[in-house]
Amino acid sequence: MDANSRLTLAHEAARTGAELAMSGFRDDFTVESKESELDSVTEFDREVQRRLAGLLRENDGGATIVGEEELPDVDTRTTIPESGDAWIVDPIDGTNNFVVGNHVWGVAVSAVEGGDAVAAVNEFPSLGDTYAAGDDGATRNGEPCSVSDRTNPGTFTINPIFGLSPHHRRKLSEYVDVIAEEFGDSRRFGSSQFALSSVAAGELDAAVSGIRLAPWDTVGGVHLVRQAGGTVTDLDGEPWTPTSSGIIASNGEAHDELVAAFD
Ligand SMILES: O=P(O)(O)OC[C@H]1O[C@](O)(COP(=O)(O)O)[C@@H](O)[C@@H]1O
Ligand SMILES: [Mg+2]
Repeated sequence: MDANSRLTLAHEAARTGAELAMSGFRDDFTVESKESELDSVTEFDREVQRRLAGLLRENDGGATIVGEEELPDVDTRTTIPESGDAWIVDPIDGTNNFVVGNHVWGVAVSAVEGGDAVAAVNEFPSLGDTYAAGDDGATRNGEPCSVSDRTNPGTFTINPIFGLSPHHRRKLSEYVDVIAEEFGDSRRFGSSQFALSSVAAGELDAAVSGIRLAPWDTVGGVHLVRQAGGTVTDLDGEPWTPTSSGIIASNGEAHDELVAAFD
């Protein structure tokens, strides 16, 4: 399957998942906790992943699928294979928002070939925004988009991505302090893919994290930022990979200052 066909299929999958999840948004549905009370999964997370795994396999026979949810009846994995092609699915990124009726959640679908992302679609149906990238730049709602052109780090709005785990709160508060002291303003949305999509479209100047994030939370968004002209590295300033233990995704205009500020 060529890169264009992968992007088309990623769009179809994200749209299918978004429509399915929207059908339950702000309605009654089952919510369970995974590793902690703050780590939620709903019947829609599972149903969207099930549906998308079926759709991707129908169109890309034998596809390897990396997905967030573990389903007894669907063959998916939680790590990206070192070689070969794979699809990466976050059926709902921002599940805690979805649960309380907040609009910031979306369906993330990306494709990797030999470990490199080649297509990504992040669709946020309740916001009405779809961010996408193949190998020819990034788009928001079908129109080309790019990272912000802000150059003064003192004016940067930055999203520290840390989730809700109690183990990460000290580091999160350190990052929030650094942003307040050395940069402009901070935002947190409860969706890593939303943060990265926002960097890709210039809605945020950077998104940073001092922890290792899951592939379904990052790979598509990282591809979007890079295709939108931004820079994505680990905390040492080396190109980010899915095994990096931190991330700095920015418009590239003051990336060295960001690398120097966060560890
Ligand atoms: O930017 P924030 O508010 O820390 O939110 C980031 C967190 O949100 C998520 O992307 C939400 O993911 P899920 O809803 O798929 O569990 C986390 O994986 C991530 O750690
Ligand atoms: Mg999810």
